[in-house]
Amino acid sequence: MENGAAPMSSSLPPAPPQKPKVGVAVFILKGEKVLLGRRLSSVGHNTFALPGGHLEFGESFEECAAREVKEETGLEIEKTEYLTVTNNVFSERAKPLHLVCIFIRGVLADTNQQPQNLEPEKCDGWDWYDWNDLPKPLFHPLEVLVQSGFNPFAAT
Ligand SMILES: Nc1nc2c([nH]c(=O)n2[C@H]2C[C@H](O)[C@@H](COP(=O)(O)OP(=O)(O)OP(=O)(O)O)O2)c(=O)[nH]1
Ligand SMILES: [Mg+2]
Repeated sequence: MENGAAPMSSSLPPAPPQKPKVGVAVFILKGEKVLLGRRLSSVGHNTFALPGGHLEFGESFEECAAREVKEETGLEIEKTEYLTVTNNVFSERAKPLHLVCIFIRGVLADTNQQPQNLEPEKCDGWDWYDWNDLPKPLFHPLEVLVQSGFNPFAAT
């Protein structure tokens, strides 16, 4: 062949190379509790995770955190702060996935607000869980972070 490339076995165009995705996950701190919901999405199905989603073009981490929390739970948060970042490669999946997750914390703008399940196709429902008694199983990236001893209440 002219360019030395192996002949294609089908006439389909080659799949574009996969790229890492940037996620933002939010610890909403209320007393000694955090808000978690059981995921219904294919990634981490049935595991407990923080509210969050993917960073949109041009957005700050804090803006993304407030937007995703509002879209998924209806809650207004404030005092959003960057906490840490994790790098997660899910190589076992049929379609491998690489997620960079930015963890943010925030508090309720009005402590009387109650979470609503505004994306029921993605989450089974939201509830507050004591930091010392988290539900199982946690979403893998969150589990790894918790197992490392990370504490969103103590982080400075
Ligand atoms: N929501 C959430 N996402 C997390 C956590 N840990 C973690 O690595 N992520 C990653 C996985 C995803 O790549 C990304 C956002 O996750 P998501 O699956 O909730 O995304 P989404 O459908 O709500 O968002 P979008 O695509 O509509 O923007 O962040 C977590 O505890 N909660
Ligand atoms: Mg989400």
